[in-house]
Amino acid sequence: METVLQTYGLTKQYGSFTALSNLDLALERGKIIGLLGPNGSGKTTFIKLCCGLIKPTAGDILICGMPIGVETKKVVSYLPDRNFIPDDMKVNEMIRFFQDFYSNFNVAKAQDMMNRLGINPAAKFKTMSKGTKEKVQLCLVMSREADVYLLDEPIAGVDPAARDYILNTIISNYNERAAVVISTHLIADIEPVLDDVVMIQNGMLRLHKSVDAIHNETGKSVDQLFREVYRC
Ligand SMILES: Nc1ncnc2c1ncn2[C@@H]1O[C@H](COP(=O)(O)OP(=O)(O)OP(=O)(O)O)[C@@H](O)[C@H]1O
Repeated sequence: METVLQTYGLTKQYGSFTALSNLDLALERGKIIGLLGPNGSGKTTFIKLCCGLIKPTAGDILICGMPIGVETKKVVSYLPDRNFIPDDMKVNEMIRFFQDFYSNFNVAKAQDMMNRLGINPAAKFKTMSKGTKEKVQLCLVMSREADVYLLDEPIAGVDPAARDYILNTIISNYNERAAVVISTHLIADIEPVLDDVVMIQNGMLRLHKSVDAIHNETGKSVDQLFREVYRC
C-alpha cells in the first residue's frame, strides 16, 4: 500500500513545552485512521502541522511526497475542531465559496450530502444548531476530492442517528486513493469504520496498528484497549 503522509522525527514545542516528540509515522492511502489520545496528547497539534497552520520545531512531513506548502494544501482537506463558517453566511453561499476556492470541490456531492441530512441551503449558519453546523462543515470538507482528509473531532455534537449516516456514508465513501485521519474521543462509535489506529500519549507515538490486529492480538475492542492504556 502506498504511503500518502509520512513524518520523520516530527517535533513541536510551544515555548519550552514539547507537544509532539520525534513522531515517525507513515499513513497509507485507502485507510481510515483513528487518531486517538487523551486530552492534551497532541492530536490537534499533529493535524495543524500537517495542514501547514503551524510549523514543526524539528522533523519533516511529506504529503504525496511533497513538503508542506501550497501544493500540499491543494490535496489536504481539513476540518478544524471549531466553526470556520462566518455566522452570516448561508449554506449555498458557502458552497459557492468552496467552489471558487478549491478546484477539487464537488458541488453536486456537497448538495446531495446536505440534502440527505435535511440541511436547508438557504439557512444562515448562525441560525443552526451545533450538530447541524458540524454536519454542514463536514459535508463541505468531505466534498473536496483530496488525497488526505484531516478531521479534528468531526461529530462530537451530532445525534447518534445522523452520526451513523455520517460514518457509514460520508466518511466511508471517500475517495479510495485518500487517507482519512479522524481525531476523536468517540471511539466506540467510530471504531466500526476504522482501518487503523494511531495512539499518542504526551506527544509520543504509543501505537500504530490495524484494528484487525488489535482485535486478533488482544481480543479487545479499540475502545477497551484505549481505556486500559490511558486509565487515570
Ligand atoms: N498555542 C499553544 N501554546 C502553548 N501550548 C499549546 C498550544 N496549543 C496546544 N498547546 C498544548 O499542547 C498540548 C497538546 O495540545 P493539543 O491541542 O494538540 O492536544 P489534543 O490531543 O488535541 O487535546 P484534546 O483531546 O483536548 O483536543 C497541550 O498540553 C496543550 O495545552
